[in-house]
Amino acid sequence: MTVMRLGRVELRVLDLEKSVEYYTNVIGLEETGRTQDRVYLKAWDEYDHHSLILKKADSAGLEHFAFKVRNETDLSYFEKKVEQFGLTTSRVSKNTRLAEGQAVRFILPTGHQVELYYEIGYLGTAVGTLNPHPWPMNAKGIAPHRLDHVLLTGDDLKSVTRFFMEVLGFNQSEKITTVGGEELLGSFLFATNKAHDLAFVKGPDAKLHHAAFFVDSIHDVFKAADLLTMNEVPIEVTPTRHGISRGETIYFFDPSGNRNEAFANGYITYPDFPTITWTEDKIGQGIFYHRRELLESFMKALT
Ligand SMILES: O=C/C=C/C=C(\O)C(=O)O
Ligand SMILES: [Fe+2]
Repeated sequence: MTVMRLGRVELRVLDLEKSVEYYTNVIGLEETGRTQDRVYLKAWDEYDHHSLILKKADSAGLEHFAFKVRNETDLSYFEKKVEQFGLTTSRVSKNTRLAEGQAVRFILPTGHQVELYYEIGYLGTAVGTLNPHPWPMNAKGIAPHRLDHVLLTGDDLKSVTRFFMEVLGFNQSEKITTVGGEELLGSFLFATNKAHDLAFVKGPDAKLHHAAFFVDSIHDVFKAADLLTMNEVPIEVTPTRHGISRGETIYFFDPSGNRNEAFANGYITYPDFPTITWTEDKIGQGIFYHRRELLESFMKALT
């Protein structure tokens, strides 16, 4: 048994209005609701009420992220398994946040807050489910299809990998190790048939490296770069390819300094996908396939 998908990410932002303006006009998400300190958004190809929550805060970063499961039976099943692994769970009650049902909440060995849920409001999409057009005519900005993955940093990558594989049914598509293989430096995990739904690299606990949104092609990644320049958004890495996942990518920053990625393609996986290994000496190529070396900011800028 496995979770269905990464359903939502809640980011802490410094200036709510500036952030909404960026996530709606530049990224091209749709605002679907707001309360005093939170704004809820979704990508055009997502059916549920929201996949991104912006929360006003004094520091940037990841407030929580959550996986959607099928129903209450699965939620209770995973709740028990999380407890058996040794993590403490609590239930978040319905409507704690807008349009959300009950959730099971716990803290990962890397210090990140995670929730599992199955109930959330349904909005559908502008193209609908009856004889739909391929994309909405009012699409704005980068206009990703959906939230794709988050990459987090933490110290105990072995335990957090074991947790996702043993408890939530994930598989590992790729890992980064020291040359001799004795230490785990990166772990890429999937619950769907994507290259990854979640990944960790070695670093300080409880930090966000980036949140990624899915676009179709390298052309969309290139167009994202144009849009970012038109909007004077800081770009960290211009369009290139990942060795890891084979995806096409661009990295940039939201107004609070949270790193975003527009990610295209990447291979697909099945439950029998063998884990690909990148050794530390080839990590430059693994992450930036053309440049073949890491950027200092890429390892240091975390929120
Ligand atoms: O150390 C960072 C590795 C990043 C890889 C990706 O962001 C990816 O494959 O989406
Ligand atoms: Fe990524």
